[in-house]
Amino acid sequence: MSRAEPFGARLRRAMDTRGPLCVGIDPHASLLSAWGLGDDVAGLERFARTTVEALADRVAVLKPQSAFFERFGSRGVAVLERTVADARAAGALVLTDAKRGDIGSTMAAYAATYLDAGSPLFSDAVTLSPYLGFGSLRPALDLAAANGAGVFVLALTSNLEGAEVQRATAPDGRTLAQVVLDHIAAENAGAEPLGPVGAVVGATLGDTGADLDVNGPLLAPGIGAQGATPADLPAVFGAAVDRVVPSVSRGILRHGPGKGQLREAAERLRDEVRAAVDHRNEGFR
Ligand SMILES: O=C(O)c1cc(=O)[nH]c(=O)n1[C@@H]1O[C@H](COP(=O)(O)O)[C@@H](O)[C@H]1O
Repeated sequence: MSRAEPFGARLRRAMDTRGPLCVGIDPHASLLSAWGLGDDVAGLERFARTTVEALADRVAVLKPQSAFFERFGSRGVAVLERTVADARAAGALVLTDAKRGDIGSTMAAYAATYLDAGSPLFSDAVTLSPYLGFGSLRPALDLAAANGAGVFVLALTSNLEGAEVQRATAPDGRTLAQVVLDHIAAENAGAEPLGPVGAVVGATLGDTGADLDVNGPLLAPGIGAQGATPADLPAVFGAAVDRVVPSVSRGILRHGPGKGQLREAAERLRDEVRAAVDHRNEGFR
């Protein structure tokens, strides 16, 4: 059996050729309405299809937010399946945002859902919550590696409520977020150019004081609707900024339903990210 190319290598190439940007596909009811679509499965399907047709051939990563599909039940999940497959076929890496986390044996079923190459929802990567203990994620870590896929593990989330858990102190004095980041770094040790285990760190947070040197990608949501801008990235990520994939949903989607406008918004933002990241990197080269 031929082994799939590792996710870290595929993501690094996508970021280098297409630019470091992840666009979220979050079909909020308010966006469906703003696009002149019904808050129903047909509206959901049109929204997702338009976004994929506009962006999947040029943006490095697309991130469908599973919740907005699941709320329509099985027909919504069927739209998610097509969205994932169509976006991958058009050349984007697909990160399904499901934020799964459970005890190990149930985690194995979630892993099979998103990370088994034969599954209808097979994605290049999936978001996971480590707050049932990092070790509970083991089935997903192993299946991702076996299939050339990746995972993005929540470390320091963009929402203010996250701090009460993530910044709490472990018995050894580290924050819980740092414990998670250190586990991620251990998983990625020795991998080149990037390991398959990413960390999620909000672009809204300013200097986190955390060690973000995890040898993996750093997904940075929070730009746009949550108030952060590309110019904030260097202060949050420091020397790790060249591994950052900023993730933006409403900040791009509000420019639809025109595909040209969606493309222009994504390309403008990608260029802003490149400028912010390149400027900061001058001192590190
Ligand atoms: O994992 C995520 O993508 C995520 C992590 C986080 O810390 N904060 C966060 O906002 N997200 C997701 O990123 C998207 C943000 O959407 P916008 O605020 O519209 O750009 C949503 O799908 C969130 O669920």
